Amino acid sequence: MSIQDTGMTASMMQSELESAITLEQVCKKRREHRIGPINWSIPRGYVTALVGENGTGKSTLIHMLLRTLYPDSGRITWMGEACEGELPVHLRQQIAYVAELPMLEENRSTARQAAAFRSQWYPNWNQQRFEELLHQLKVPEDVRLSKLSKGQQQKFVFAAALATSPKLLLLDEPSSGLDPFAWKDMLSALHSEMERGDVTVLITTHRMEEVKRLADYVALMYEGQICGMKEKDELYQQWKEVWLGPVADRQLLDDLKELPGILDWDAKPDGSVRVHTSQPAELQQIAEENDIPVQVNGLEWEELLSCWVNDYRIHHLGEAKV
Ligand SMILES: Nc1ncnc2c1ncn2[C@@H]1O[C@H](COP(=O)(O)OP(=O)(O)OP(=O)(O)O)[C@@H](O)[C@H]1O
Repeated sequence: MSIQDTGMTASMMQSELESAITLEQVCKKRREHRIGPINWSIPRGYVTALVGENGTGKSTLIHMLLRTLYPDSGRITWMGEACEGELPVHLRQQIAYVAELPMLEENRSTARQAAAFRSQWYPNWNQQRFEELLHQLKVPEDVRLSKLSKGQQQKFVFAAALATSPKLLLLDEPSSGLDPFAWKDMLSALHSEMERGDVTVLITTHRMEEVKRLADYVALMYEGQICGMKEKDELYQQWKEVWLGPVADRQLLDDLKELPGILDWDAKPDGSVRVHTSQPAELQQIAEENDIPVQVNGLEWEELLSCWVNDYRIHHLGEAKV
């Protein structure tokens, strides 16, 4: 299911979202790096992309969700259930995980043997789906996993993850190491998976094309904190680039700079200004009233994410505007 298909607005969705996983005041210290406190609900039945700089804590967070790492404090609930210690089997059987670098315990087995072993563990194992995916991704079934390339191993892990018919799919940079053809196959397999119904996907990625093609929601992590979560189309509309000028009137420029919503104000030597703002309409209107040339443009994903980080730094960390 995708939000676009539901015909609901983002604000309606936000208030009615059911949670697959909830984190309350979750903290973890890793060497000098502190993650949290994190308060966040991962919406059930949607794809949420978790994005953020290297080293900000995305993988650590996923490991806490898998319980391969325990928080120092705080509480996590999975499908409404909290647990102490390891995840209970019935929850573990509903969760599939694909890591950035596959570490296969079954290295000495072939894909076929490893699948036979895993199928005993997962009551909803779908052998037909597994074989179709292996075939589509061109992974040999009868070669030891240790003899496969890293990309082929990654494809095996991905196929095996989907074959478990998970309720919750945790993907940590799953496309690193995949060739462009396999990447497209992975996206289409994930789209089909979402059509299956009640599946929640959390994916960490640095590939904006992946966010664009897959995500319903985008969550931003910065310096160990979740800065917020936005519906993808809402994020796309949130900030715009405005080109003004050239503007000769210094007083007018100073007044414009103080308008609400402005994040970046980049004055050029020729008197023109490039602005990132969440409220382009007001800026545009005043510019037009004063006969100042003005142009409003959409932003690329990378620029939108930098705006989001800047907005967070200004409004939550109290940093000065640039
Ligand atoms: N095994 C570990 N032991 C101690 N500290 C670690 C370990 N793994 C990661 N860290 C530290 O935890 C912090 C968060 O790392 P993490 O791998 O979660 O970041 P990330 O957001 O997933 O980064 P990337 O985008 O590069 O994958 C970093 O400061 C890192 O140095």
